[in-house]
Amino acid sequence: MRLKALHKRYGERVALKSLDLTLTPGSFVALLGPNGAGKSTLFQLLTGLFAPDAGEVEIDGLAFGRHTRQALARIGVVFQQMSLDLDLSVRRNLQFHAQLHGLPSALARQRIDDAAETFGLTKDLQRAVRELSGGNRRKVELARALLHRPALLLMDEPTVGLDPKSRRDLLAAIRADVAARHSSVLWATHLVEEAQAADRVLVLHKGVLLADGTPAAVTEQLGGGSLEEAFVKATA
Ligand SMILES: Nc1ncnc2c1ncn2[C@@H]1O[C@H](COP(=O)(O)OP(=O)(O)OP(=O)(O)O)[C@@H](O)[C@H]1O
Repeated sequence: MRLKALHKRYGERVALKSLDLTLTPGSFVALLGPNGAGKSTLFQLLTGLFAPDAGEVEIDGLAFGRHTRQALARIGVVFQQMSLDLDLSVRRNLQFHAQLHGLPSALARQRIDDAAETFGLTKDLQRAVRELSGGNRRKVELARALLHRPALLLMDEPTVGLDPKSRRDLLAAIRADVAARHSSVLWATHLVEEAQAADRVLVLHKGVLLADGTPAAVTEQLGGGSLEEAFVKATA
């Protein structure tokens, strides 16, 4: 993913200030920012929900504008709010997504079965999503986001409301995907502990990148101590 001078404002308020950013394949990147930093705005621009005021977005070498549809097809998203159909079974939810992405039905079936096994959801495939726990619903959302094998996975605070074990499982599943497919992941969070586990941390504050590097490097860039202390001080 490559962003060039990406700029977005709402009226007078600048939400993203001419942001330049490149994510290399095979990296798990945490986007750390306090409330109002511009994380959701960035995701809305990356998913084509809003248009930027200026700047360029390129996903897997495909530029928005010239190749928007193909670029969007290479993104997988887990939104902050649960976005599954509660009344449909897990399998139907996943099939629906596979159809949207034009996967042939035999391939879709194979990938759904594989994903269910990976995420420990095989016995839940026929159950309505409504009957699943919050942690398992999240796993279904992640399985769905990966079904079309995206080059870039966007996750907007995906662990909100999950217990520590479910959070750890989710993180491990993402790591496995990054290692196996060399995908890149942009994980928005305001939990410093989660950012600590990433290969690279981006600190966004008031639409500007304050720091960028490994968790240790970012801690240094922000004034040292622990990442949490440095982050809180820098974004106070
Ligand atoms: N639709 C909108 N209209 C006007 N201002 C907005 C709109 N959406 C966001 N903003 C403003 O833009 C800035 C960035 O907001 P954004 O929601 O992108 O931050 P965030 O990092 O996602 O915050 P949070 O962690 O609270 O979700 C904030 O100042 C916010 O008030």
